Amino acid sequence: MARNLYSNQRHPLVNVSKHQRSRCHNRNNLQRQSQQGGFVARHPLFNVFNNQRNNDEVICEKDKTIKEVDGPIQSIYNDDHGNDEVIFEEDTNEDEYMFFGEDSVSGLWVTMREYYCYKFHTRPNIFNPILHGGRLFQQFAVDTYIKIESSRLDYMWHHQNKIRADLYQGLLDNIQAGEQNGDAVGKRKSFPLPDIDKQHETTDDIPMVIIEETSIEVDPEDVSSHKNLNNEQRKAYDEILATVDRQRGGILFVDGPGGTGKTFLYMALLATVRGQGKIAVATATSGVAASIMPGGRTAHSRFKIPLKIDNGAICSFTKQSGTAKLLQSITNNLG
Ligand SMILES: Nc1ncnc2c1ncn2[C@@H]1O[C@H](COP(=O)(O)OP(=O)(O)OP(=O)(O)O)[C@@H](O)[C@H]1O
Repeated sequence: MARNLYSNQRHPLVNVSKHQRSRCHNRNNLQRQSQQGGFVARHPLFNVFNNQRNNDEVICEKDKTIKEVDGPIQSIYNDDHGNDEVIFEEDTNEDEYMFFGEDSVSGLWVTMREYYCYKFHTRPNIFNPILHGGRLFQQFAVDTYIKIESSRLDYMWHHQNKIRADLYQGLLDNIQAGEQNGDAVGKRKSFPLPDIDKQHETTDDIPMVIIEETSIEVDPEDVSSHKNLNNEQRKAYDEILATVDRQRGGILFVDGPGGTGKTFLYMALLATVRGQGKIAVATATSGVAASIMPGGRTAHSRFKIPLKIDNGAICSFTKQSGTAKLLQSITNNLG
């Protein structure tokens, strides 16, 4: 019974047919029970509640009250106004009780959560002692939460089959559909791929990668930064630009301790070359380093370098690819 009382599930507490309903006149009995426990609250909407046989709570609806009792419930009760529409009967088979009225709104069950929601409600002109309990109220609220949560977990623990059945219902539906339409089972359904939009791939036969590189905005501050180069930077700057102007290619290696101005030099070079309308591809071995430079990319990304380098490894782009055309167009590659 306690299991049902605290469960968050709706339970049919008792089955009482119409003809079994009796009009209740046992006012004395209810008063006696009420005296044992005392009045808790009044509310016109409350109409159903359950109870354990030998202790604690009896809820009565039509008299608009909830009453707590200490003793066992022995028989049919009525409200303390003698209202004959309230019925409470014992179901000897289920060993549980039910209260309901003929104008019952919410049906024959309330969940534990609903019950405690009701208890915590503030109602105009009705004093609810629970809400004025201070620390006791806090303790009550915590206890209530624990009860409800325990009940929920308890339900899940004891209803695994039902829960799993719900969870896998979609799977069962599919299996059943397969049984009814067997020829579709195991067959792959192919959806057509969308047409490739080549609009952005090239513009007037100029590869997109070249358009991207030539569209990099040059920061005016970087353009003028070459004026601030120190002697060593200036030396490297002049040497590199002379190599570019000769158009004969070459490999130059700039090195120096951290913070000595290598990146500053690169920025000045990139700005100068790009400012002349030429292509300078900025690459680095790491994404972080590449992100410092305008238009910077990792070398692996830009040149399609395979991650695994072994004998015969080559960059994975063709002669006709945009990357190949970009490399042919490069004036200066900084990396
Ligand atoms: N000629 C310069 N004039 C003014 N500031 C400079 C100059 N050279 C470098 N700096 C400044 O010095 C700082 C370090 O320079 P930078 O980041 O280029 O060094 P780095 O050699 O690239 O460092 P790291 O190797 O750690 O990446 C930056 O704030 C940069 O602006």
